Amino acid sequence: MADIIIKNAYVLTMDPDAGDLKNGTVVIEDGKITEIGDKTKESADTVIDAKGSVVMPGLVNTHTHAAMTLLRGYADDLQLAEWLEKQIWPAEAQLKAEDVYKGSLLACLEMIKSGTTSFADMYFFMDETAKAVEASGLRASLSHGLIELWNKEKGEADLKEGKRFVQTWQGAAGGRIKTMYGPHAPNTCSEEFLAKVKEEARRDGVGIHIHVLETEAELNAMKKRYGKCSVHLLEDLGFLGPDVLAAHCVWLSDGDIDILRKRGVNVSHNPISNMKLASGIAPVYKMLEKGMNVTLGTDGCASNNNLDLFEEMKTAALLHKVSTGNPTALPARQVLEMATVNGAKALGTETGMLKVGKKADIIIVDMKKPHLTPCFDVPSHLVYSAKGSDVRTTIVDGKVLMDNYRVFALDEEKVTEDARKAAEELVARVNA
Ligand SMILES: C[C@H]1O[C@@H](n2cnc3c(N)ncnc32)[C@H](O)[C@@H]1O
Ligand SMILES: [Zn+2]
Repeated sequence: MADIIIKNAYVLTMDPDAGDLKNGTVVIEDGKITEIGDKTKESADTVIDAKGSVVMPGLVNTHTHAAMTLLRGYADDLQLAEWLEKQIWPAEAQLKAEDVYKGSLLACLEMIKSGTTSFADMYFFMDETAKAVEASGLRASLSHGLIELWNKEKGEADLKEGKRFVQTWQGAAGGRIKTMYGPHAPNTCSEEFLAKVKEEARRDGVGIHIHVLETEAELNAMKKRYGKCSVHLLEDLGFLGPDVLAAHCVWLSDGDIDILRKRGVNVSHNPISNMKLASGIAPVYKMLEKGMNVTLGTDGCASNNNLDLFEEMKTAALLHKVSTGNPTALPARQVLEMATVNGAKALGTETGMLKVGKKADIIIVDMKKPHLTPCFDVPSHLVYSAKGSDVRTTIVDGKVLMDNYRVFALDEEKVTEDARKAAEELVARVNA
């Protein structure tokens, strides 16, 4: 007997070889998809009737700082350097481990409720984020943020903690947790330090998550310091490869794009954060044209200010149409690919597609809503009309974390209340 059968659904497989099923069934057993078809003879412990809904792969958020839910709306309308140095870093200096646990749990709750099934994170007190991921049932690739700032001792201590984190958590929670190294950015870490991080990541066989050319200020600082931009510095260090997840990549030249493509680097595009901090517009249309693996991320809640990937998909689609003057740029299906297949590829999870043998990270989107009526084209609705709050069911690793808008994995009221209190106390400490 199967574990879960989802029936009567529009099945958006995101599998280029299979296409969609207008009225299909998805069967899940032992955390994996075992059958997709028009009908099934199987019976299951849990049968979900998804009439009037779309079944699709869970969304993948490839760049966030989960615990920053605590700083949601804390410092708006600033540019990156001032925002980080004058507001965010002083606030983070007051963070305690338990704050990160509560903020991360709130993030997990928000993600479950808006259809995100896995995410990549870079922050501090990462044991706490890992515990929150473990408790929530989500899948994640986690890294301890390494911000050397040309302080050798701090760099060494950070790297040691990053390594301890990798060795403690790699493969935990039944394989739902993976780890990465998280050097913050080429303009906050020295080239010697970046080279060391690469060596450690290679030795441990894990990936690297890094911010790259987010702002024009970074580009100028790099040119002044090294006489070359971040991408060329990383290339000359032998740092770049398919194990690298590069967030933002806003200020790329055509030459930089060619280097990133040649090295198979995964890019996390964060349009809302880039727009809010006025960082600029990443050349996503060009990168996709060249066949690069471009994925989507929200960034943290202090620069977004939520974790809704449906909003991110719509924003990405619209931003690159208006910035290229080309309404055919980033059509709905391609944007869905960025948020599912491409994200899964970047994190190296066997997810992102509904296909027999893939891990069962699946969401069900309720289409019986005024703002989703009528429906001529499902991908169009998912990108241009739907919201995260239209997700009614979230399944990760074959476990139902939410069904019919009810979250089983977490106590919603307690998680929300605990985070609200922790955030208020944190800000009180900052202002004391
Ligand atoms: C891991 C570190 O990254 C910081 N952080 C959060 N958002 C951004 C961003 N858009 N760019 C650079 N750093 C950021 C966090 O505030 C933390 O200090
Ligand atoms: Zn970031």
